Amino acid sequence: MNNLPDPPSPSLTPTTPAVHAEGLTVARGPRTVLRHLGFTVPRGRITGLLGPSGCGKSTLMRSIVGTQAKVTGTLNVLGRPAGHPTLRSRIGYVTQAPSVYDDLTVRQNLDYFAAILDPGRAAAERRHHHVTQAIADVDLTSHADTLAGNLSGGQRGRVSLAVALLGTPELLVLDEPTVGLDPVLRRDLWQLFHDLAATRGATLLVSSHVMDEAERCHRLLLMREGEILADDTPEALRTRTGTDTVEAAFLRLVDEAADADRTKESTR
Ligand SMILES: Nc1ncnc2c1ncn2[C@@H]1O[C@H](COP(=O)(O)OP(=O)(O)OP(=O)(O)O)[C@@H](O)[C@H]1O
Repeated sequence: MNNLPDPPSPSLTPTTPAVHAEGLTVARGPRTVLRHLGFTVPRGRITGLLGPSGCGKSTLMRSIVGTQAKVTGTLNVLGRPAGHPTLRSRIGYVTQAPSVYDDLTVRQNLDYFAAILDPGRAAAERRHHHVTQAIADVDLTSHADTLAGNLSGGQRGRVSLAVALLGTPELLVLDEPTVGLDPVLRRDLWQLFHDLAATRGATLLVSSHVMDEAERCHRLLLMREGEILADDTPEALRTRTGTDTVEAAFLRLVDEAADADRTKESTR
């Protein structure tokens, strides 16, 4: 072991993708749940990760943020291998289950995580500013002094999102952030995602199984049974499949993949 500082991220230019995967395979227990995935997530854009329940979206997100075991193949994130210690402060991750302390208020939750990210008395004013901004970003200013335990499920999810926004991460990995939200809040959150990409240059990887959300993404990764069916823009997907919506495009691709599977089976 040496004590040399980490070299800067190798060749991290604006064109380096935020995520690059090749031959990515992940086993959970005895099962292979992701098989030989190859894809890129461009920087400064919103990439939607879509597919039916159980297809492997959360497993892929866990692999990218470095919390998944039994990952093989190539998986580079912001120019480093996934899970590299220097990536911790550069990635914000929101899981499906909100991780907030019920016995603290919204502001106290944020203060707690801000103190871990940016400790010390000298940083108190900066922390206060970042906490106030993050609460406003997720539209919870009027609930800043409410105990998290007294919030709705959707509001608690937004507290988790505010925590993830605190360190102004370069990459935000959001696992189904709009589940349980009413249409107005869903629209507002998608507006926030677009603002984060446009004004802060953040990269967002957002999973959903609601196909109308796909239309709001710059790019899409469509998944089915541990494989990537398509890696394209919504428009290109609609054009390629001759359909009017991403949902119809997805169904067309699923049918084509099922036909290909049947042909493979019958020629065995
Ligand atoms: N702890 C585990 N041990 C073994 N298999 C698991 C485990 N967690 C998930 N799986 C399996 O891995 C596969 C992918 O699960 P994953 O949670 O990544 O899917 P998902 O697309 O995120 O689903 P959802 O949209 O319902 O959250 C599923 O078939 C699931 O049964």
